Amino acid sequence: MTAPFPTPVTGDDQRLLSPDELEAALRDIGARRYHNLHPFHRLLHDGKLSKDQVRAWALNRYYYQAMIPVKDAAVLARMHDAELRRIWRQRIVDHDGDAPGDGGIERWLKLAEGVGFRRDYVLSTRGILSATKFSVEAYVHFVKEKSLLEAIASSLTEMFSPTIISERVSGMLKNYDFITKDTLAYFDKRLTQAPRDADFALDYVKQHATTPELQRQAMAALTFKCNVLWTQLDALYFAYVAPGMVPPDAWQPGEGLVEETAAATGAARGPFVTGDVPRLPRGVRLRFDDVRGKHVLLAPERTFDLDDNAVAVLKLVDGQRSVGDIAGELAAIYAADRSVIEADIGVMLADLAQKRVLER
Ligand SMILES: O=C(O)c1cc(C(=O)O)c2c(n1)C(=O)C(=O)c1cc(C(=O)O)[nH]c1-2
Repeated sequence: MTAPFPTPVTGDDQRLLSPDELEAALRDIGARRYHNLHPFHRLLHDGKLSKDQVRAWALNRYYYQAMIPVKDAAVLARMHDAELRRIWRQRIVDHDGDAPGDGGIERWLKLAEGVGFRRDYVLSTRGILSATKFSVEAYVHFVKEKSLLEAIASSLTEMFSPTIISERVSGMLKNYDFITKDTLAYFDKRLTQAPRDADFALDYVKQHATTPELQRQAMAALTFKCNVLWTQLDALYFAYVAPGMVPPDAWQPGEGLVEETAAATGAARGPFVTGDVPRLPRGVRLRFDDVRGKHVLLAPERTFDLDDNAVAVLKLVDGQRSVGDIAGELAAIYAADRSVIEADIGVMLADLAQKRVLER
């Protein structure tokens, strides 16, 4: 049977590298191909993404987290040496925990909940991009089908993760007001787990890749794994940044979120009343669209058409004026009954809040 992951062939002239040369060659692969270089990560860490784009990242990455122990169980199943299994099984414990409510998967769920998702929605994996699933599953198949050396070498991306994790945590805490230290608690433990795991895997690969061919296989495995990580970010970028083509069955902003989101933005509280102060949420703007020749509300990945009444009201929404103030100004402009206007705009603003383009 043809292996689904044939190892690329090179010339026979490749010489045997010393263990340190091999390590340098592996590090060089990371320096050129690790996912810290991907534009999506740059946007994420620099605070350039909307809350919904950060949500898309958290949701999709859950699939990777959930499958890592499945991958490690597949690696474990190939190990004939009890000593090796004793070390490797710690990875499964790290992700699954020793008891319910413990472990890395649980901490990732907390991260997803921290950005607004319902736990059951995340657990269902509905809405996760197919490309994410394909990529993660390719990793699981790879470790099942290739040699143990290649399976272990493919985990070596973790050599490079502590740097990106530190950069991510500090960048996200600094740049997003909806991210807290608690939300990112997942990464605390990784800062010690990843170097421990990577050191072990690197020693193993340096000891066991004893021919030019085995060394080439180890490098190809690491390259493959860099591509597993890279393609997940390609998929996120394509669907949620540019061109912003969300596949029909994938997560759409607003889906799978806890009710509090609606409550926090005031959407669940019915019509806006006199003392409510409406404001546009971060990332939402009133803009004149030259092509359509009218005003629209621009939200991340969405544009809302507005009728003339909505435009007149939204021009007065500045986070300072109350509904009563706005009704008063419009009543003066249009010489109309203030209480009638106030009731109308209370309903209209509540409708926009329901669509998450307005808050109180
Ligand atoms: O945050 C990151 O950028 C990042 C990268 C990687 C990686 O390089 O594969 C892992 C993780 N995180 C991680 O949290 C994790 O549990 C993990 C397991 C593995 C693996 O290949 O077995 N990689 C990674």
